[in-house]
Amino acid sequence: MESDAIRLSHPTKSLQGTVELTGSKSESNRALIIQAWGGDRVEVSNLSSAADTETLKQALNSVAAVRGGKETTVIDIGPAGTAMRFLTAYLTTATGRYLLTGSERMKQRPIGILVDALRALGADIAFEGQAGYPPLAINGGFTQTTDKVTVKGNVSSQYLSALLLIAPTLPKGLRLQIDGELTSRPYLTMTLDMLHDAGIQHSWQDDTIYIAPQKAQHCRLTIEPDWSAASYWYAMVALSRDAQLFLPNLKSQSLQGDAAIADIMAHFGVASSFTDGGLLIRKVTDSPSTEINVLDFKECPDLAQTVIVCAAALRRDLSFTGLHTLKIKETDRIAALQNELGKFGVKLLEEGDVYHLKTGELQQPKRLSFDTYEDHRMAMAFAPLALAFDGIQINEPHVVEKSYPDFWKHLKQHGFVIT
Ligand SMILES: O=C(O)C1=C[C@@H](OP(=O)(O)O)[C@@H](O)[C@H](O)C1
Ligand SMILES: C=C(OP(=O)(O)O)C(=O)O
Repeated sequence: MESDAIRLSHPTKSLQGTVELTGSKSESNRALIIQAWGGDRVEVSNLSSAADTETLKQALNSVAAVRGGKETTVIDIGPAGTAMRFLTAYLTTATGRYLLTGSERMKQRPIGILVDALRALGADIAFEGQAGYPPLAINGGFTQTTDKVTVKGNVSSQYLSALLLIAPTLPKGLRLQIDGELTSRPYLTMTLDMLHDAGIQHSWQDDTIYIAPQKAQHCRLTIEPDWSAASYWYAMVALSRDAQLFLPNLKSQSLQGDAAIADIMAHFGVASSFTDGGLLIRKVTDSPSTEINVLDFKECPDLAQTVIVCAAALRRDLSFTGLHTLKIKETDRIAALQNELGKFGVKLLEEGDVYHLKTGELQQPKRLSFDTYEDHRMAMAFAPLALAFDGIQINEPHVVEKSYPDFWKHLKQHGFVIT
């Protein structure tokens, strides 16, 4: 066994009980930025325990402590993508000099589109390494030259959210024109909805969002549980023998696009019912409908790994679209999926913008050991396979800390044997 690895099995393959999920990392990270400029007026509750949220919180504390000093403050946000993008925009508005860096992978995740947009507004940012990528040298506190900026919409919605999150603090406000197709749209509307909850108005006409300079109103931003985290429990229910799980405080109307997992998993035999206190998910059939052939992940890219691995185990030869952003996330998620699915004989074939899952006969090799590529979602998407196979190994399991630190503890509480 690798030095840092766990073995995972589930003797009964039955899941019952309650899973208390942590707060949404996406909502939490937006709330922290709004609070950073909104001050005491903005209260935040049920913040995520995600390492990415903790990292952003600490970074913002260190910015508050600097108070415009002349020394350069180094901020290392590790693998946290939203923290990198949101802080890039926020630091241009804070006084002080900053060097914003991250993990080796973060230095390969593009940020040029956001930097260009901030520079167009008047911000002072330089690439310290390769042009277009972190680390960034930011000289905060700029004189805004224009309110108009045009940003490509199909690479990462995080660039747009980062700009919108500082828009109310800009002296001229922000007129953000989205160029071309918009990817991950629910994350953009989450940003606008959370700003609205803090009293910030916007208008959105055609391809342009406008936010005037405004102050936050007194508000409490209550973070919902994380739907992306819920997706792994859906996959476990789908692969179980029988299951009924209660996920407190999840609502059908969510700011999170990943609530789409409820509809997707209905095709995999999992029924969802919302009560006042949360969500009940149940395994209802072993032979789910075969009426869908294609699933699109353009609006919910973080669900792709969960669903593709689950479909592989259920031997559903589906096709997938909207996966174009997966190559620039925590790892190249397409390559990672192809490698790891291949370990039990499943292929994910690329044909232009469409990916086809080819399962055939499931092969159970003697030792099924999955690598995680420093990607929390690789670990959590493959873990449910412990219900489909006799036992599996997950390498570098600590990666789950990025968004769901209690993941393994929760699995143990629900009958998984982890050694
Ligand atoms: O704004 C956010 O909170 C996020 C947006 C998405 O990224 P892209 O917009 O880059 O697809 C998503 O994958 C990420 O996990 C979180
Ligand atoms: C892509 C993700 O996060 P980020 O971009 O914030 O690193 C994720 O959580 O799947």
